[in-house]
Amino acid sequence: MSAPTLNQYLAQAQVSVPLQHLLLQVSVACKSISAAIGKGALAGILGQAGSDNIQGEEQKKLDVISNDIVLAAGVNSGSIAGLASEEMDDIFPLPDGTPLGDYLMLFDPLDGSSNIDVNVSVGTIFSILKKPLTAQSVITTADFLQAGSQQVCAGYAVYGPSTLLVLTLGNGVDCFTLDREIGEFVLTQRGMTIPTDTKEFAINMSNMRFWESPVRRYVDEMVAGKTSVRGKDFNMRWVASMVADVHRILTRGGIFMYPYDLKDPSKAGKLRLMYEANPMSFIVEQAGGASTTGRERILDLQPTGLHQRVPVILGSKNEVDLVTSYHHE
Ligand SMILES: O=P(O)(O)OC[C@H]1O[C@](O)(COP(=O)(O)O)[C@@H](O)[C@@H]1O
Ligand SMILES: [Mg+2]
Ligand SMILES: [Mg+2]
Repeated sequence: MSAPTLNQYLAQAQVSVPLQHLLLQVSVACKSISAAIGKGALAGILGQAGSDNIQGEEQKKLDVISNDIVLAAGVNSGSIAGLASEEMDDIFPLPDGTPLGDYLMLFDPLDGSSNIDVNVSVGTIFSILKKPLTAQSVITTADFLQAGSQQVCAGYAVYGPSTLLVLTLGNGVDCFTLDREIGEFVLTQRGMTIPTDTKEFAINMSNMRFWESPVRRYVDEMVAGKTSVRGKDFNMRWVASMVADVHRILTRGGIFMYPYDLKDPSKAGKLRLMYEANPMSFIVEQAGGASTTGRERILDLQPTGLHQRVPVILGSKNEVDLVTSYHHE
């Protein structure tokens, strides 16, 4: 029998029909973004949008286009009670007449923005929560501020040589590949697992002088390799698209770090808890890996704001445990 399409997979999965509708709409959004990225300069979608987002980062045209596409997917699903995006200051007001569904979705419409114009892999990340029982008819920001452990689903698309959709419904991690000839995501890997040990690390080394001592010690030991207490040599990779770095780790193991640093001590980290850290941590844990801030499990954090930033250390369990133990010494 041939591998199931996403549609067939969801029909067999133990998920509610509204969640199936939402995920199918998200997959359609990812196909649209993939098509736009594939056209690139031909469609005039490269370059700056001429605006900044709430984090003070310059928006690319593709950040804005992707944001609109994912918002429309959420609204069209009929399953959504609320939407929030890395690219928008506040939660998105659903258009009048939109039926109020049971789910909240938070997303990073285009991850790895600095790679758009240089034709390197970028992606889309999403996190789905249940509307809290205490929610009123008008959804508020507070309804979104749930710990990552409450997620019912998380996923990402990576727009690389192939377009992939990686998904967890809380029961392992499965990977779908977009078959461009039939326009469908087809299941290509069930039960992705991250090896417990690794010889590969990912960190932006240009921030080294700003790191705290536990991260510096951990990376120093890996760089010293066989001549250090580690007794083995390590390799380094840094794509600067979290989706691509995390996907490599899901495929062959590794550790990814965007730790707290003293470059701007007022920022708790670079990556965003609600749009990046929580969904990726859910996926990584479901694949047998670990994810912490260096001090705490990310999925246990009680969010305090939609655009909150956190340090992120995730991937192969033994390595995440080691660097986390250095923070506790
Ligand atoms: O350019 P830096 O500092 O290495 O940061 C790279 C990181 O920033 C990000 O690009 C942030 O994501 P956005 O592109 O969504 O803002 C991550 O994907 C990546 O891991
Ligand atoms: Mg991002
Ligand atoms: Mg982004």
